[in-house]
Amino acid sequence: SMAATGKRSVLFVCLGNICRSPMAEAVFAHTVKEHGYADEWTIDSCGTADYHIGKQPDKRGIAYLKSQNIPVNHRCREITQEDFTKFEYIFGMDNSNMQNINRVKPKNSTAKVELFGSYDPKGQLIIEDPYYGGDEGFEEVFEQVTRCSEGFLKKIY
Ligand SMILES: N#Cc1ccccc1-c1cc(NCCCN2CCCCC2)c2ccccc2n1
Repeated sequence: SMAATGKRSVLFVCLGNICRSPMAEAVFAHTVKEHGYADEWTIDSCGTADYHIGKQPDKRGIAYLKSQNIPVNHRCREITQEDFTKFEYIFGMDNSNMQNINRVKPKNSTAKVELFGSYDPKGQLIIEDPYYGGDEGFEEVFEQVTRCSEGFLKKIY
């Protein structure tokens, strides 16, 4: 979770908030910094499940981000109904996340709730859960969230 300074805000969501969404948060934060937009953004991530509340991200994801010189600093948390009026964008990784997000979404939600993969210039819509796989799954998530971060910024700036 990043400093709450921004007039723009994005919340990345996956199942357990230890693999995909913390990687998306870290890569997006790095990307906005590279573009000089860092002070405009509030960036965070969460899960739809409560399996790992308070824990650090998966060590395979941390290791891959480190190899790419991308800082990551997050503790797992579960999505709340307040998130839907706090964040302008709420991005899920796969269709199961989207179903679970929409189950929690309150009537007064103002957030734009979308698949992050919809911003991938290569059209890879779904960012699969790497939990049961190997290191190559985390590299694939990294490549997808990097493309989606660039694609999203290109669309809104
Ligand atoms: N569920 C599923 C699933 C389905 C397909 C692919 C991956 C997963 C999968 C499974 C996980 N933990 C194992 C089951 C946890 N227990 C489930 C029953 C309640 C007590 C907890 C994950 C944990 C963290 C991040 C991603 C995870 N993803």
